[in-house]
Amino acid sequence: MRPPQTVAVLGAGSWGTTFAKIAADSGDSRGVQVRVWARRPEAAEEINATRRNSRYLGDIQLPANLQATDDVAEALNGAQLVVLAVPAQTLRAQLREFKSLVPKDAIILSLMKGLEVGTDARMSQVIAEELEWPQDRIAVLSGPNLAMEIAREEPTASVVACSSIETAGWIASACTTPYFRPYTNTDVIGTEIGGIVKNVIALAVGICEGKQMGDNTKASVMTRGLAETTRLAVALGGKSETLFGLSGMGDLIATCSSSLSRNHTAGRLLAQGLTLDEVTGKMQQTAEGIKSAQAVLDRAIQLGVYMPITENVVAVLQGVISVDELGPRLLARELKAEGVHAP
Ligand SMILES: NC(=O)C1=CN([C@@H]2O[C@H](COP(=O)(O)OP(=O)(O)OC[C@H]3O[C@@H](n4cnc5c(N)ncnc54)[C@H](OP(=O)(O)O)[C@@H]3O)[C@@H](O)[C@H]2O)C=CC1
Ligand SMILES: O=C(CO)COP(=O)(O)O
Repeated sequence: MRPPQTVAVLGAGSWGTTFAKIAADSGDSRGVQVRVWARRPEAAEEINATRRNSRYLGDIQLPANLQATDDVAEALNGAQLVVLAVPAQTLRAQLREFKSLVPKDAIILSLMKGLEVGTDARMSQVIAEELEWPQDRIAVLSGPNLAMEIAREEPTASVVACSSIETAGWIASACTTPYFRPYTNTDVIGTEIGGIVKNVIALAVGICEGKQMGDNTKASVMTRGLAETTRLAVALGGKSETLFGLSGMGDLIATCSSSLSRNHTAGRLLAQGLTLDEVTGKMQQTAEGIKSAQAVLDRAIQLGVYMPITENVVAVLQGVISVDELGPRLLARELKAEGVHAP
């Protein structure tokens, strides 16, 4: 199957715009056109007039075969690949609005790393439900993908997951550049869960950092965070090996180590004494872990999966415990064997 000639990206934030650049750079020699939908007309105008999206990507220059529009019908018209990059909690409402405009033969790619509050649904499930799309035409992309680093063309790998390996390969061929290398797999559940839960773990690591704790502490939280992420993914039907790859361990390392991460930043700010409202007000960008944490915990409780770090991050976010109580509560638990699946 020839790679797509027309790509629509819905969402002109940091990752949507950066992925649009990847697709445009990847397809430039094949005459590919990428259209990005921005909900604010001034954001679309700025991209078209200056080749920049300054609010999210500073001075990064966007390629000429990337155009922006505030008209979602124009963005979706004739698109063979439709990429979704809006905040997870807004996806369902937006799909309801745009459904009739999505070309019936399009392949859908989710870039989002959140779990829907209320339904605990993954983004690929929300897409399947709302668009009534077959699984083999819905894919997800996830990995250690801090948008700003990729926008600066710093080499990065990622994973495209789809039940159809052919679909995953088709998407990978549409987003391969000298600075971006997508791998493929068929474990959509494991790939999505890795991206969702690492945001919650990054909140915990950010809190440790904000409290001036050292690298041993952060490595301990990351490693045990990966263990609880893996337990949840496997209980949902994902594969543990996926969690030890780019979309699990890779993304966990990137997000928990980087000051570019919004989730990590949110944790640091909480540790510095800001309230949750102050943190979200200050950041003005999507930190999915803040809302997804409760949905992750709800899912874990339904499935009988033990997720102590997530449980305590939720308690901090809800104001049930203070940031200072997070560490002592985790350390005071009963001793146990180390394995990922140990009870
Ligand atoms: N940034 C990154 O490094 C990465 C992000 N992701 C994931 O990608 C997804 C999108 O994140 P990202 O691009 O970073 O987010 P940003 O916060 O950078 O941008 C969000 C985008 O969605 C728009 N938006 C915000 N609120 C709404 C709403 N209520 N309805 C419709 N559109 C809205 C914003 O428009 P406006 O500008 O008008 O507010 C903006 O275009 C998230 O799930 C995130 O976890 C995944 C990998 C890397
Ligand atoms: O998903 C990301 C990196 O892979 C981005 O993380 P943040 O949303 O925390 O910035």
